[in-house]
Amino acid sequence: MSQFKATFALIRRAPGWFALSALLQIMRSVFPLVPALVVSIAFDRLAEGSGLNTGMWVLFAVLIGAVLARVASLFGSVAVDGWTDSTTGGLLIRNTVARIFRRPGAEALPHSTGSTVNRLTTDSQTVADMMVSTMVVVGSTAQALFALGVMASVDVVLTVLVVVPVFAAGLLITFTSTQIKRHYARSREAAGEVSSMLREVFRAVQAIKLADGVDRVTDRVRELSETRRARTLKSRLFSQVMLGAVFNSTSGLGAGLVMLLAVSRLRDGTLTVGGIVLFVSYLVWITEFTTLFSQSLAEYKQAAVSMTRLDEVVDDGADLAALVAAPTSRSGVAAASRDSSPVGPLIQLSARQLTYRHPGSDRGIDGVDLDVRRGELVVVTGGVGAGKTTLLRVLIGALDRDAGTIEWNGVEVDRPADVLIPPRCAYTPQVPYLMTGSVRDNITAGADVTEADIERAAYLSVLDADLATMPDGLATRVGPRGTTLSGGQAQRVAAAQMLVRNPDLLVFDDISSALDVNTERELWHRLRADGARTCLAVSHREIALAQADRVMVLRDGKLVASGRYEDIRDSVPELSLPDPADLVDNLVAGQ
Ligand SMILES: Nc1ncnc2c1ncn2[C@@H]1O[C@H](COP(=O)(O)OP(=O)(O)OP(=O)(O)O)[C@@H](O)[C@H]1O
Repeated sequence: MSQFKATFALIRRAPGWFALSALLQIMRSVFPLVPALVVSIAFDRLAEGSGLNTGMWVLFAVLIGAVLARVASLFGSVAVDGWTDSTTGGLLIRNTVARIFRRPGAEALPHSTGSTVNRLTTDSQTVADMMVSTMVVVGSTAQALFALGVMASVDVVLTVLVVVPVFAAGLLITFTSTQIKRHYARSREAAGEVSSMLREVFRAVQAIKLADGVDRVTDRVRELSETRRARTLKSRLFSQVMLGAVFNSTSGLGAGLVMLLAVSRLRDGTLTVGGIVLFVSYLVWITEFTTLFSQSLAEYKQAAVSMTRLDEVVDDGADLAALVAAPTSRSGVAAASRDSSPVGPLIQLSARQLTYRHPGSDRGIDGVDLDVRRGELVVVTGGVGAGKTTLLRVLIGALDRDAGTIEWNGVEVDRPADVLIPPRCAYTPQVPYLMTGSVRDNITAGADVTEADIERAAYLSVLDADLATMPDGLATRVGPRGTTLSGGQAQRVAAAQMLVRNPDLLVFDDISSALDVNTERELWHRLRADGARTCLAVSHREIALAQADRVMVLRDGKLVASGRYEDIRDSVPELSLPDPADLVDNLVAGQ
């Protein structure tokens, strides 16, 4: 989709509002032309010696009316501009975020987080600004046409002279559009690099201090900031100062020429005093229009760069049409998800020959079969790097499988990321991500649940005892990334978040890594006592393995054994050695 079509699509999503915006802009631009027209008529009447008499009051009333109408349209247009600005920026951000959510969760975005955030904020604002200034130019163009029409009725040749700088502006912008875009793209790129670097610095403050790298990092930030400053200056100098100066002097030159000619015409009687008054005052507006028009054209070119930058946030092959599309649902993704899902509570989840290779490596999983029936606890185990996390992430669609099939109740699931989500399935990763907010906010995560649901989820995830010791219980604040909680607490808050939605299938990744043996034992005990809970979990602990209906052992990405723990324990090396973590935990627990 071209930039023109994308801009038009942005207007088409709310034609009524944009028509109102155009009308208000036209009113606010055209009404200021009325006073000069009134004064010109008054001058001509005086010059003719006919006097003003009763007409004076009519002209005065017209003047007051024009001023009031302008003030009213000015207020209206400012309000509508605010709407255009916020809804345009909001739509671009929303569509881009929806596209991010539509891709496999674990796949990295093509650009750093800092650059992505910078694109979402600044580039969406550039496009929103362009939409507002386009509407301003619509009003300004109507003003210019009105002024030129009146001027042409007075003197055609002078009017043509007035128009020349406007065409010059258009031509100059067209010829320099490549440079405008290039300078702007380079300045945006530099701004993105500064944001990325700052984000990295904030994430690694401790590590930088420990490595005695504060000076080096500061120098690098300074260097990137300097590049950003130089490029932004160049872009602004080019698109605003240089082009502005050219247009202003061209318009000024044109205005001077028009005035010289006008004076000579006044002398030979072909132009009246009223005509001169009109030309002088309208020239100011035409000059302003030329500057506005040229700036707006430059902004339009810059917005092309910003649209492309926003489109490139996600490398899903979609084009500008996806960026400017009208949203179809609250999140822009949920509706599609629900439509494609097989219905019915879980009876059996099966996967056959699941295969995934991590990009640029030969590691992953290879031809793994898996079955989880309603009410079962299936535990995946294996050595470090055996492929356990990869298996779970491929299953829930966080990684796009290279081969294999997944079936929910015998119905093939093409896009598991759209189907294996609450209320069917919920997942707790090895290192959970908690948001800034209260423990309650993190457990509910926006779900419409009751207090009893929250308490039950906290009990099942063995968080109840911790909550009792926290200063504000469920209202206790969790810092950025959940850093005020211990690893085990964070993992249990994430588990409670999963449980509060009461999904059919609970998927836990490596619950043993952050829980001591007693807590893990209690967790499995409570979950198993809670009825037909279906769980797929990664664990190394005997307490989980021994309770499992089936243990799956992975080695180098392949399934090497599957069955009840007591049946396969002696023949599988991964199961015969005691887990060192268990030994330490048991020692600490005095067992
Ligand atoms: N993003 C990645 N890129 C390349 N290789 C990866 C990536 N993630 C994992 N791997 C490799 O794939 C293999 C399986 O990793 P995975 O995390 O699934 O193992 P795991 O059994 O969960 O390990 P652990 O018990 O340490 O969590 C490992 O060899 C790992 O190094």
